[in-house]
Amino acid sequence: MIHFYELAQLDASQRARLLRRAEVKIDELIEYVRPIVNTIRDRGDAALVEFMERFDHVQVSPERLRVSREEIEQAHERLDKEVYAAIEHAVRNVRTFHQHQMPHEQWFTEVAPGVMAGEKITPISSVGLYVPRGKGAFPSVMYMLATPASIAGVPRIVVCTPPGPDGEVDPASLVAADLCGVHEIYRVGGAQAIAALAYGTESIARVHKITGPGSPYVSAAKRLLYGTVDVGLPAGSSEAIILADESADPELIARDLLIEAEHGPDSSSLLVTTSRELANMVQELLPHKIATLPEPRRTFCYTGLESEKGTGGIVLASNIQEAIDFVNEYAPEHMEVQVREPFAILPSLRNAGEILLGAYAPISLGNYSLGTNAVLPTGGFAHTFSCTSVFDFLKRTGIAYVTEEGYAGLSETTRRLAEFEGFPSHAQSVTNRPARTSHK
Ligand SMILES: NC(=O)c1ccc[n+]([C@@H]2O[C@H](COP(=O)([O-])OP(=O)(O)OC[C@H]3O[C@@H](n4cnc5c(N)ncnc54)[C@H](O)[C@@H]3O)[C@@H](O)[C@H]2O)c1
Ligand SMILES: N[C@H](CO)Cc1c[nH]c[nH+]1
Ligand SMILES: [Zn+2]
Repeated sequence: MIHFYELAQLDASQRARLLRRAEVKIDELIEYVRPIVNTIRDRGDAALVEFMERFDHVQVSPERLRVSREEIEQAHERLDKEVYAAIEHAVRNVRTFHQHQMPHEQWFTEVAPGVMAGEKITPISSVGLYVPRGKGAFPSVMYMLATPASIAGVPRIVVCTPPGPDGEVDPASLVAADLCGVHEIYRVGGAQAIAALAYGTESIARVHKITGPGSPYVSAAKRLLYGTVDVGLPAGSSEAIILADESADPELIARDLLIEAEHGPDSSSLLVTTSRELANMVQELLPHKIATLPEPRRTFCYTGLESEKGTGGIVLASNIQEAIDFVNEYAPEHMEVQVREPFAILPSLRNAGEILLGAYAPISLGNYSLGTNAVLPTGGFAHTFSCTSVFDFLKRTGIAYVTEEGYAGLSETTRRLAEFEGFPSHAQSVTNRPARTSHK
C-alpha cells in the first residue's frame, strides 16, 4: 500500500519524519565515515586503493587512479552514437542556460561623489567534482557540474567518480567530461574520494572546493570536512514533490512520482495534492507501475513509497494554501507543479531547488536536457542553498577607488566610528591625511 498522509491529521512526529527524509541516515554515518577520512589524510594513495578494494571490490594500482588520455579517446570512439548525440544535445542546452547566467566580470557604482565601489569576479582556482556511480552511471551529473565550472573559467577542474565492477570509468561520463573541459579524472568514489580531494594524496593534488551529489557516505564525509575545504551545496539522496490539483492527469502524476523514487531506497518522492480523487487514483496506479520496473529500481520504488522505511508517498492537503505551506517547509530538491494555473501560485513557492511548471515539464527533462541544473540542494537545504550554477565556481571581491574629494566626504565619519569602537590606528589613518600622499 502506497503511503498516504492527510496533512491536517499528521501528528508532530509523523510530520517531522517526513520533513527529515534521508538526512537521518547521514547523521548516523558520521562516526562510521570518520576513520575513512582520517586514514586517507594519514596514508594517502595506499589507503585509497585499500578502501576501493573493500567498498568497490576492484583492484586499482595508484598509477591507474588517474584516467589516461588514451582511455578518454577510446570512450569517444566506442560510445554508442545515439547516446553520444544525446549528450551533445543536452550539453548544448545546459551550456546556453549557464552562459546566460554569467555575471559581468567587474562593476563599479559611484556611491557618493568621488567614491567608486564595486565588485570583481574571479573563478575559484581548483574544484573537485564528485560524480556518483553506486547505483548507476551519471554522465548527466558530469555535464551538470563541469559545464558551469568551465564557463566560470575554473583553471583546474578535477573529477572523482567510482569505477564500475570492471575497474573502468563509465565511458559516457568520460565523453561528457571531455566535452565540458574537465582537466583531470580519477577513478575513486565514496567518502575516500572526498577526503582525497580535501587533503590531497600522492596522486591527487588537493582542491579548494568540492561539489557534486552522492550517497550518504559522500554526504557524511563532506560534513566532516567542512572547515578543511569548501564542500559546496548539500546534494544527497534524490527527492521530489509533485504539487497537483484536480486538473492533473493521474497517469502522468503516477509516472512522474517514480522519477526520483527510482534513484535509491532512500529517495523521497511525494505527491502533495488538494484532490482526494486524484490521490486515490494515483494510489491505485502506482503499485502496478512499480511492479513492471526492472530490479533494482522496483525495490527502490517499493522501499521509498510502500515499505515501513520509506519517506515517499501521497500527502493530501485540505486546501492549496495548506499544500503550499507544507511544500515551502519541506523545501524539496525538485518540484513539479501541475495545477490549473501554475504561474498564479509561482510567487508563493519560496523553497525548492527547481520548480518545473505544467504537464510538459517532467522532472526528467530537468534532470537531463532542458538546460537548468539538476544538481540541487536536498534534505531541506533549499531553504538557504541555491541550484548549482556558475556562482558555485566564482567568487566576488569588493573593489573601490576614492578620489581626494571622495576621501574628504568620508574621513570624519570613519574617524568618529573608529574612535567609538576603540581603534586608534584606524582613526589615525583618517586624521590629517596629507592632500597628496607619496611613498617617496
Ligand atoms: N542531488 C543530486 O543532484 C543527485 C544527482 C544524482 C544522484 N543523486 C543521489 O546521489 C546518490 C548516489 O549514490 P550512489 O550510491 O549511486 O553513488 P556514490 O558514488 O555516491 O556511492 C558509491 C560509493 O560509495 C562507497 N561505498 C559503498 N558501500 C560502502 C560502505 N559500506 N561503506 C563505505 N563506503 C561505501 C563506494 O566507495 C562507492 O564508490 C543517490 O542517493 C542519488 O539519489 C543526487
Ligand atoms: N535526479 C538527480 C538529482 O537528484 C539527477 C539525475 C541524473 N540522472 C538521473 N537523475
Ligand atoms: Zn533523477
